[in-house]
Amino acid sequence: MKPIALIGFMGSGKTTVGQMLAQEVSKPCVDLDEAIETREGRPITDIFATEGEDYFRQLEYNVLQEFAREDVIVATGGGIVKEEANRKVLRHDFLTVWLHISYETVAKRLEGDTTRPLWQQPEHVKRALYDSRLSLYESCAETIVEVDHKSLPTLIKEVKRYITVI
Ligand SMILES: Nc1ncnc2c1ncn2[C@@H]1O[C@H](COP(=O)(O)OP(=O)(O)OP(=O)(O)O)[C@@H](O)[C@H]1O
Ligand SMILES: O=C(O)C1=C[C@@H](O)[C@@H](O)[C@H](O)C1
Ligand SMILES: [Mg+2]
Repeated sequence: MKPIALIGFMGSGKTTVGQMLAQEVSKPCVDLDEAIETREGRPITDIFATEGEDYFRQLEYNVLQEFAREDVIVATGGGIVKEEANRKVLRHDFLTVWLHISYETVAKRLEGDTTRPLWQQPEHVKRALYDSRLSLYESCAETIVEVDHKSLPTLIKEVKRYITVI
């Protein structure tokens, strides 16, 4: 079976759902943001501030590729779909589940967040980023799970149902 990749906008719950799902199905969960931070020995905010987003995207591509043939659940970063190279790997090597969230729910969840560099921008820029990402997630998604107003156990059940029928 291909590895599972959870994709979706910042705050959609990829890390949270990925960890709980992995426990339920007894597979390791790999969080790409965490893997990058561990390797670089510094937080993503520092990587963006010092080397910039392009450098971060290269690191992200490297770790995505590394887990493309492992039996794992991968929680991707929200911007993984920005690069065509990543989209190709996702489509070809992973079973992808898009955690689809509304902008309003993201805004509630990430109020006061300081750890996501692209969330530290004016409201209209964040909305434009959200809008521009939708078609990119869609272009990689094998299935969509709506996350608004759903508890974690409900979401886990939905994702699990999908991956066990594959
Ligand atoms: N179903 C849910 N209901 C309520 N809160 C949730 C739910 N899922 C996640 N959260 C909360 O939303 C916040 C963001 O979740 P998480 O870090 O898992 O998102 P993410 O998709 O991994 O974001 P990123 O793309 O930035 O890595 C966390 O505070 C988490 O506890
Ligand atoms: O949406 C994005 O571009 C990002 C989301 C986070 O998961 C991190 O990967 C980083 O903050 C960039
Ligand atoms: Mg995450």
